[in-house]
Amino acid sequence: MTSVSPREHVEPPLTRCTKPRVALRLNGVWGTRLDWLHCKDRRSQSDQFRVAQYEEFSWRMSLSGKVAVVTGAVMGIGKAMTEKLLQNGAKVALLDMNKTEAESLMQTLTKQYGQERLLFLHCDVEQEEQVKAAFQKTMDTFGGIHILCNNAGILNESTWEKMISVNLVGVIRATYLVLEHMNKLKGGQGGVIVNTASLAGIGPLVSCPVYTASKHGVVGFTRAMSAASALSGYGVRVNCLCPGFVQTGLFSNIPARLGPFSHLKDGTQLLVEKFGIVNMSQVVEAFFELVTDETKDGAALLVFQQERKYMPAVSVTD
Ligand SMILES: NC(=O)c1ccc[n+]([C@@H]2O[C@H](COP(=O)([O-])OP(=O)(O)OC[C@H]3O[C@@H](n4cnc5c(N)ncnc54)[C@H](O)[C@@H]3O)[C@@H](O)[C@H]2O)c1
Ligand SMILES: CCCCC[C@H](O)/C=C/C=C\C=C\C=C\[C@@H](O)[C@@H](O)CCCC(=O)O
Repeated sequence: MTSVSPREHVEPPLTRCTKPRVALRLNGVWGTRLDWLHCKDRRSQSDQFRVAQYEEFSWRMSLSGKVAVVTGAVMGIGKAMTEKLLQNGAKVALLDMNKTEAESLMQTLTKQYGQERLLFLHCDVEQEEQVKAAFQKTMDTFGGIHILCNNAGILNESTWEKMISVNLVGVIRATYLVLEHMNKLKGGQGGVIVNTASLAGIGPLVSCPVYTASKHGVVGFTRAMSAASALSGYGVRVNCLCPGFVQTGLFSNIPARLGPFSHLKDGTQLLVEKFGIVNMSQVVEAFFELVTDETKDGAALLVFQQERKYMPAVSVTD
């Protein structure tokens, strides 16, 4: 049977019949949930082939049975990651500091996906004990952790030590703590970690030197941690996502975030105009590729307005 590549979209025929054999609830990979009746006695041969193809593709791509943890999960990119994971069948623990936003989001998500696949945990990634407790609660609730999305991040050059603490130290902390559960050498089932870096983790964002440093640190840590995991036999892939400018709360009121470099705001605006704004759907598709493509390990996936591409690793001996 011809396999469907992730980029081909095979729409199954919406077959309705009077004698449903099996009611299938397929969570489309593309975020649309298809409830349709699947009865074999009324479909044409070509329909049967296409449905079988779609079924195979859906189940192969589905994250059903997987448990994901997302930090910074209740707004922006983290919220979009959470929804993508839920659409594809995963159970998701949402970690965030914003209880108000979390309450509203959890109401919405519970209606759509049911409460059995959702868990919100108030957690500050700067606090070791809170992260440790959140991971343990996730293990106790869902029985495992297969996907960690280190997404929580801030931008404010005036509070640069905090920015390093959240954006870089928080990623390192959560990675080391999740390995206590995910690492095959410690009885874990292996898995994948996706760190949200930025294009500023690849090239300098002149008005944000410390933000740039934090994101360069995330890219470097990702690549080194990936190699360390592979060489140690942890069974854990580690990748980073490097989006361009995305319309979220972090991307609002930019001049106020530049601290001592607010005089460079015009240059930053020119860069925004040059790079454009990346649609959230593009960010999420790139994220999903890093989660599901098991050939991706130590990867830095750059997401531009019109394309996405992998940044080749630079070796000091090249
Ligand atoms: N928006 C962009 O242009 C852009 C581009 C590239 C990368 N990024 C990165 O994407 C990630 C998400 O950013 P966003 O744009 O969605 O921002 P956002 O402000 O919309 O969302 C960030 C989320 O993280 C949470 N958070 C902040 N500090 C936290 C902490 N200490 N512990 C737990 N949760 C915390 C916030 O409450 C919020 O829900 C960040 O790492 C950011 O650096 C953003
Ligand atoms: C002030 C908003 C900050 C948003 C932070 C977020 O992480 C988004 C970052 C998006 C883009 C960063 C781009 C960095 C580009 C640099 O490499 C720059 O030096 C490239 C210059 C390219 C050029 O001018 O041709």
